[in-house]
Formats: sequence, structure tokens, C-alpha cells
Amino acid sequence: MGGTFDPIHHGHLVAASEAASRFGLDEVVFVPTGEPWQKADKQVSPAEHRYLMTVVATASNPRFTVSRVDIDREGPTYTIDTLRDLREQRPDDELFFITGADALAQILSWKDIGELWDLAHFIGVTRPGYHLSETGLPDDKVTLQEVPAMAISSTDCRQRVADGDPVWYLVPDGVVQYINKYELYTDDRE
Ligand SMILES: Nc1ncnc2c1ncn2[C@@H]1O[C@H](COP(=O)(O)OP(=O)(O)OP(=O)(O)O)[C@@H](O)[C@H]1O
Ligand SMILES: O=C(O)c1ccc[n+]([C@@H]2O[C@H](COP(=O)([O-])O)[C@@H](O)[C@H]2O)c1
Repeated sequence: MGGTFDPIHHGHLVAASEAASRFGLDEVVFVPTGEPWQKADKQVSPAEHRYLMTVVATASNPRFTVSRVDIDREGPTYTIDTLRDLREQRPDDELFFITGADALAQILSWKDIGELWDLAHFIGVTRPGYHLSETGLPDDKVTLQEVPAMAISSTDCRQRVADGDPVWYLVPDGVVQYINKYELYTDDRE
């Protein structure tokens, strides 16, 4: 599951857990982006903070791991590179890429999309506020998966911190503590 994870929240974790359960996945690898090129106009926290929050959030689940492939690669992050790197590291594994309805709606704009379909099967998870029925995407490459609706976004979490509102229970406790410790999101960001 790739994401900016700025910060990781319970919408990500519930979606990953549900997809893993429905598809019988042995492991969910969370892959924080290095430079998310489609968010170039937005202020994104340093990759190490986003990586460490993802580690904190997933630490208690033995099936959840975190990969540095995207943050250790120079330049903009493209999923084609993510999947090539993961394929090289795990030549015998079957790869699935979990993505939310909003990201899936943009997928035809992703780099080398024709080749992407051959590297993984895409699991498009539902997300409140985004409709996912007629995607026009190839049925044999993308499966839509209903997951418990969590109306949480990282944008909202950041804004809440900036406004002095609580993010307890929107993100894992350790992530709240991490945000407070490093005083993330205290400036007006958007
Ligand atoms: N509440 C949610 N339910 C289901 N999927 C989600 C949810 N939030 C994010 N996702 C999916 O998780 C992946 C990573 O999302 P991302 O890290 O960009 O979080 P975000 O909440 O969308 O962030 P932002 O508000 O900063 O755009 C994307 O595929 C996105 O669609
Ligand atoms: O490959 C691309 O061109 C591409 C364009 C936009 C997003 N992605 C990937 O989609 C995932 C979710 O991205 P985001 O920006 O919604 O956090 C993350 O792994 C990104 O690297 C990939």
C-alpha cells in the first residue's frame, strides 16, 4: 500500500487490514512515498518523519511492514519503480497494490500505466466521498473492495493539529505522540 502518509491514519490501517483479510494476503507492505509528484504544489513533511510515523502505526501488527524503497530512491516517486523494486526484492511473491478510490480515479495519469498492470493486481478500496462503480479500468487488473467507511484524511488531521483540535482516535496513539514530540503540522500548511 503506497501513500504519502502525512500522517498515516486509521483510514489507511482499516483499508489495509480489510484488503489483507479479503484477499488472503500474507503481508501488507506500507510504502511511504519519497517525492509524491502529484502533490508537488503542496507542502509535504520530510520523508523520514512520514516513514517513522508509518513504522510506529504498524508496529503492533505482525503482518504489517514498512518499506523504504520509495524514500531511498532519488527523484519523484512513481509506482512503476516501487513495483519493480519490490518485484526484485521478492521474486517469488504475488504482488497486489492497494489504493483508495480517489487515487484509483487518477491512475490512468500514472507513469507507464500500461506496464504497471503487469506488475501487480490493483485493489481499489472504497473511501467516503469518492464513488467507485464505473471506473472504466480493466476488470482483470483491478478489483474494487468495499472496506469499513472511515471519513478520515491526512489533510484534515494536519488541519486539526494546526487549529489545536484533537487527532486522538483518528490516528494511532503513537502517531499523536510523534506529531506532538516533533511539533509537526503546527504551521498553516495548505
Ligand atoms: N479514509 C480512507 N479510506 C480508504 N482509503 C484511504 C483513506 N485515506 C487514504 N486512503 C488511501 O490511502 C492511500 C494513501 O493516501 P494518502 O497518504 O494520500 O492519505 P490521504 O488521507 O488521502 O492524504 P491527503 O489528505 O494529504 O491527500 C491512497 O491510495 C488513498 O486513496
Ligand atoms: O506512478 C505514478 O505516476 C503515481 C502518481 C500518483 C500517485 N502514485 C502512488 O499512489 C499512492 C498514493 O499516492 P497519494 O499521493 O494519494 O498519497 C502512492 O504510492 C503514490 O506513489 C503514483
